[in-house]
Amino acid sequence: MRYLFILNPGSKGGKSKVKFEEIFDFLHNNQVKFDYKLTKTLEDAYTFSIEGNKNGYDVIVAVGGDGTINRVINGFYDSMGKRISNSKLAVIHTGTSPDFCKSYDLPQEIDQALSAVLKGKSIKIPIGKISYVGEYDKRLDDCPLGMTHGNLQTGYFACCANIGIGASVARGANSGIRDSIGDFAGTLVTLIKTLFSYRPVNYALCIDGKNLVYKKVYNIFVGKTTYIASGIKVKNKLTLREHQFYALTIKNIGYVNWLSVLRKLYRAKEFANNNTMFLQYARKIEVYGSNRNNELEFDGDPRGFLPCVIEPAQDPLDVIR
Ligand SMILES: Nc1ncnc2c1ncn2[C@@H]1O[C@H](COP(=O)(O)OP(=O)(O)OP(=O)(O)O)[C@@H](O)[C@H]1O
Repeated sequence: MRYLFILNPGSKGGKSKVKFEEIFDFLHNNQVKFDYKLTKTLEDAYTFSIEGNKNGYDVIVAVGGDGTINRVINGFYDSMGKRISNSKLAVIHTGTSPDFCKSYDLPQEIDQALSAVLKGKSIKIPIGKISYVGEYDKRLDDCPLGMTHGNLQTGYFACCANIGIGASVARGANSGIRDSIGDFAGTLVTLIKTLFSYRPVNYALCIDGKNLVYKKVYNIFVGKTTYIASGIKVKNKLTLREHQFYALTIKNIGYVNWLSVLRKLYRAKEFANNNTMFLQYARKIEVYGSNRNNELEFDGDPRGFLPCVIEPAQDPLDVIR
């Protein structure tokens, strides 16, 4: 077996480095031959993953947080949603909030995760494909994504994409506050601060071919799994093998019902659809361009702009569990 470890020494605010010794010791003690690459930026994780896939590694191991894991996943796919190799993904979480591991029930302890790598048993997980633009383009306001747009980008996500407040919250939460006051508190404080200054917008969407307008929207979670980020959860009925998404729209919230919405999200409580929280399921979700609140985020980092199209990638990912 050929293993490539892609390690991000900057995850968990730079504290993940100390875990690397433990990983290397385990591998040496078990006489495992492996190659490794240390990232300097998150984009390195993507580039190293593409190289690893092309160079025929059997297992590519992402070592870092959810941002690192996401970039490594992206390196498994071409722009059409097809896998570029037969490599398997493994994960050793050394980041801040292990939402990917919780979502797919992967071991979070380093020795257990490494034992799973050596056993090599994998599951297939369907991955979300998101097409979007890299920079805001005024000409696309109120328009769907033209697949020939000059700045068209394609990305992949395993947990959730967010349209609305998500990008601002992720940027704030990733700016260091989680390292100083903790993951849960840092994200919650950022979320509440962002909510105070956020002005909701109307989004035009096309969901499985049906055109809709959702008014006064704060966020649309388009997800596959329950765990979104740092304690935020979306209770849904999808199994991990489904090629569908849930779309949870949070809209029309005022000071009175913020608390109830936040409580439902943090406690993963089931709810009946109402004027503020609307959950539906779909295979293809398009959100049109908007002149405000047009940034989007997926798997925990701000990544681009509306309009976007979200659909399943053609090939599932093999993940070691
Ligand atoms: N050498 C480096 N290589 C890659 N990213 C780095 C490096 N140094 C600092 N970073 C920063 O690390 C962060 C990404 O870390 P990652 O998402 O993997 O972990 P995390 O944020 O601690 O955990 P989680 O996403 O699970 O909450 C990015 O903000 C990135 O800019």
